[in-house]
Amino acid sequence: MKKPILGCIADDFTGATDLANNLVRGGMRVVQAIGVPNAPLDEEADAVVVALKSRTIPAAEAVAQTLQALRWLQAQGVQQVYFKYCSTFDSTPAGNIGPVTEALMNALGCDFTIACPAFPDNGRTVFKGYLFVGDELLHESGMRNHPLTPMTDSNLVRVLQAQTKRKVGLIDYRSVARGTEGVRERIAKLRSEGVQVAIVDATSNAELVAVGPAWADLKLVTAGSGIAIGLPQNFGLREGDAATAARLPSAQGLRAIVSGSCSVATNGQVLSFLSGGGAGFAIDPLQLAAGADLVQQALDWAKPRLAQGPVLVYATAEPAAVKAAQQKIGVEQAGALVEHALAAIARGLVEQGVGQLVVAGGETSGACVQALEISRMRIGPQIAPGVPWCHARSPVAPGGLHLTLKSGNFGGPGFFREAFELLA
Ligand SMILES: Nc1ncnc2c1ncn2[C@@H]1O[C@H](COP(=O)(O)OP(=O)(O)O)[C@@H](O)[C@H]1O
Ligand SMILES: O=C(O)[C@@H](O)C(=O)COP(=O)(O)O
Repeated sequence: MKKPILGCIADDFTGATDLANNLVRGGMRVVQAIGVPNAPLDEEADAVVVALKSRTIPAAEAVAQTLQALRWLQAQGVQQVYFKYCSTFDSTPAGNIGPVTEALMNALGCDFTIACPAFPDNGRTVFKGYLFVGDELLHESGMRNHPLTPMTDSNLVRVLQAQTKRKVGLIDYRSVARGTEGVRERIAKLRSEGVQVAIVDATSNAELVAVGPAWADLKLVTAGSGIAIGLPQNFGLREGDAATAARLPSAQGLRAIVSGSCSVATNGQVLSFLSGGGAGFAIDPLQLAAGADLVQQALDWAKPRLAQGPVLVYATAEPAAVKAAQQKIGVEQAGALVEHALAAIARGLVEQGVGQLVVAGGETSGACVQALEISRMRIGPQIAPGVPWCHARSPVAPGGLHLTLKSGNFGGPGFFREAFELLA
């Protein structure tokens, strides 16, 4: 069996499907594993994405899980390693992007790598080391209010330098504009100055494809999903047959949405779904903290409604409500209570016959996928940039489950309805 050439480690589950989606679109056959598999790969693939839930756990634990994933990928024979994090560089001064990058560099004996969250298809661009989300600088975007990783500085050289002892530099837009040669020269210069990790400016897909060959010699790349579109060419692969890559079994079962993201985009999607007449049940973290059995209440509420169309169970709230809950019960406790409840609800909904499930939010997706005991997913058609439908086997859904893990920030206002329309 041909060995996979690219081994990817994603720090959350929505991010993993985002990366897998871009690799598939670039022409790679991709297998996505949930957590580190405990057996060798038993199907042919060009790339394997191991999805971890390591973005916001203590740095030492994130490092340990990542190194375990690395060892498994190395045992499968991969030639290059890709550490995938969020296109909004979600992290804190404690990590986990810096510590995980450092640990991977140490383990791979690698003295230079890149850090490039640019994802132009979703408006994430990097210019002079500053990350933009659409037309706003990162720290002026909704990310400044993220419940777990508020981003308050847009200068990625500074943000990453606070998380690592390795010297951080910049492959700036002038070098990128000169293509692979320009980038190679810049890397040589940075190396001579002792830089070991370089943020990469990029504002378009064309640039990411043009400079892709410059990453061919690196044992490790670290990035959002954007640079994935420039990597398959390094392995002699060309843009994929999207129809073949996207073929999934036909969809069955009832339809539901579980949303724990509090991003601007998800707030808009929840509002649009509800104002369009969709049925919704709100989960309040304060009631959870007071011991209310909202899981059972939500499942009882959903049962008679599922036959009429998709139902939505959501903890999604505006920043003021999130802050108020966090002040009363603590940031971690609020996050954990909500994730735990939504995961139990996702499982309960599937037990009630849901076969098409949309989950909104990275951490939320991690919790739901774990509750559904999913170990592997196939990537299907793209609903919106960075968000494909997937097909998963789960002991809770013996016939298989269509699942989409939506990054909080991705998708337009009509995403929930568009997702189901695409499957129908
Ligand atoms: N109403 C709320 N109050 C406080 N925390 C919340 C609320 N709703 C959701 N959360 C938590 O906020 C976090 C959102 O993160 P995540 O699911 O990764 O979304 P995103 O993809 O937008 O980052 C989760 O830990 C979730 O449990
Ligand atoms: O790169 C991205 O923006 C996404 O793939 C991603 O990582 C999503 O994370 P969440 O916003 O926490 O869902």
